[in-house]
Amino acid sequence: MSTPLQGPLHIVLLGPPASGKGTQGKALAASLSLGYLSTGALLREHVENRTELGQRAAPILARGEYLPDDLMCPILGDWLQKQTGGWVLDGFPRSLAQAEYLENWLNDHQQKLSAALSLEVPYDQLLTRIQGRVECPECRWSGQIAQLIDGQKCPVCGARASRRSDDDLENFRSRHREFVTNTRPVIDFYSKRGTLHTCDASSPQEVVAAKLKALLVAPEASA
Ligand SMILES: Nc1ncnc2c1ncn2[C@@H]1O[C@H](COP(=O)(O)OP(=O)(O)O)[C@@H](O)[C@H]1O
Repeated sequence: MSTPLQGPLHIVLLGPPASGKGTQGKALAASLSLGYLSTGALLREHVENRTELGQRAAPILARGEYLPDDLMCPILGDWLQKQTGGWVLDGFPRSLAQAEYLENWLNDHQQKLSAALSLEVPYDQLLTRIQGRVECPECRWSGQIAQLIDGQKCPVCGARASRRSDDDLENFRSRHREFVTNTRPVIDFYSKRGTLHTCDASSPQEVVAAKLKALLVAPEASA
């Protein structure tokens, strides 16, 4: 018999660039009424609005590198502090130091991580996805060019969507290297704690969404 996870759900999504963290994270959060944070989308908004954080982040994002942990952790802490229910994090933690920060934050607030979901997609498919990926500057919807209305409008809010400036191939390769070096160890970190669930995320997005939901509702089915 399956045992549903108890209490407010606290979920982190892990995976290389273009593995579908944004798409799946938003869908999961909407279907389970959870808060949702994409650290990447948040940073891009800061860059576009030229805030102090945005000005620091811009050259780092342009090089396809990760921001320093001491910059990211307080941003996350501030966001978590404002949440009143469960949440889905897309893009945090990306390093062991960030995973430890989150673990300590949860302990300090008598909370627990429900699940770390790792999305796995073959490298060649990531490359194809990156080349067709577009993002809406208004509502931050992200998807493939083929999904745009009239070839240019966001299917959610109708604003003009475009490719992300960091989605060129060189930048993607750099982000992928960052993932291998810094985020793969985070996957092992959650594996050791028994909270990791891996998911083949190469199928169509509705199929992946159903798989992820099933993992959360019947966690032992993923073992
Ligand atoms: N937790 C984080 N730590 C460090 N840098 C981050 C973090 N989250 C986002 N970023 C920065 O934002 C960029 C874009 O993130 P994201 O939108 O999730 O894209 P993707 O997963 O497709 O690379 C990352 O490459 C990195 O530079």
